[in-house]
Amino acid sequence: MPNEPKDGQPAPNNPANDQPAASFAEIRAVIAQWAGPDLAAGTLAAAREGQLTKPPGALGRLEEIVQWLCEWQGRHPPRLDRPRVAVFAGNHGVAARGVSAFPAEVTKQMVANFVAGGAAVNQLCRAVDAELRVYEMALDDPTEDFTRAPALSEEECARAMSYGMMVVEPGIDLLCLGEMGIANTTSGSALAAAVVGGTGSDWAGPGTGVAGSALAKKIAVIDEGLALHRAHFKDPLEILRRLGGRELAAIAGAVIAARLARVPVLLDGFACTAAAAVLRGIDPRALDHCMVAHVSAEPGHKRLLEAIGKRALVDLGMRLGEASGATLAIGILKAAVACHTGMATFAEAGVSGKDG
Ligand SMILES: O=C(O)c1ccc[n+]([C@@H]2O[C@H](COP(=O)([O-])O)[C@@H](O)[C@H]2O)c1
Ligand SMILES: Cc1cc2nc[nH]c2cc1C
Repeated sequence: MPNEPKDGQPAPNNPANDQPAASFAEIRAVIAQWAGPDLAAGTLAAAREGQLTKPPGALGRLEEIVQWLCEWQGRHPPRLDRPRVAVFAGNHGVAARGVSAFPAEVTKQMVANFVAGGAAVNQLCRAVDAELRVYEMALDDPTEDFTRAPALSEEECARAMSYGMMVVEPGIDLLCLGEMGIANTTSGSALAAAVVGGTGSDWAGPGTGVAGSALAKKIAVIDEGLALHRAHFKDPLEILRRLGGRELAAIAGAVIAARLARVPVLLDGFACTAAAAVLRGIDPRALDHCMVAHVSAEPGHKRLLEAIGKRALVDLGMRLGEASGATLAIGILKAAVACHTGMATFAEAGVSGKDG
């Protein structure tokens, strides 16, 4: 069984190729049928919120979080007993163009670090009591360099999306998505440009730390990819396969599966959000069951959030990836649920309401 955790640690696996592939047509058909929010559960949340011992709205976005959890879990009260953190790892052919400050082998080395429990995300999972799964996706078989050819074939992309769908297992009540992939801020920038518009210079940033002539090179590489694939930008899944990567396609698949299973999603940083944003081209409401946990210091992330109408929960200047921001935000969601479920009402506490 792939993905079985050992002693609470993530287990790697080498999937990507043994997963039955849904076709793009099947993926589109699933999206066409998915459900909207459970407004009745949201109404129950709002009714209780109004009775709790606080001025109306005084818990700010904690109240919004509870409402959102109820609507997308389809239940009141909301539950956060089993949050899952999924980190997908993939390698990118475009890394060979020198667009990252780190060599491509770091992707695999970091997966080993996740498994050994030594990465930031391991500590964050422990801090918020979340389970971590790491999904290693054919790391010895990088995608094509998107300046020369589509990064993935349709079959490879659909397979990676199907693989990502597997992370949504029965019993989980929140899904935090993140990625590990050297050069994937180049892919993320290209995806964002294809989805939102603009050029390499609008979207490229330092990623792991490129600057100066290396950043100029990264911008040029993104522009080359955009020029090569532009004729296909009308089709969101074509954008994903041409400019994305396995871990990014898996994130898009996981977002779809979570919607179907009524599991709310926390998105992490720039490349993660760019991968999910592709789905808005199929359904403008595709990310309604997703919150963006944090705004990354990667400058394209802020721009992308503005373009897709999402406000991140926190801004801590992080730019790590590996689901670190999403995992951190589990603590905020737990705090929101604790207030909603644990606070006394005005009647229970004998506190006068605002009208006496
Ligand atoms: O999450 C972000 O916004 C973020 C910003 C900068 C870098 N990263 C991480 O760094 C890697 C990509 O950076 P780069 O420079 O190799 O494109 C990848 O493993 C990401 O998880 C992540
Ligand atoms: C060391 C390192 C750790 C990471 N975690 C997520 N992306 C990363 C990129 C690098 C380079």
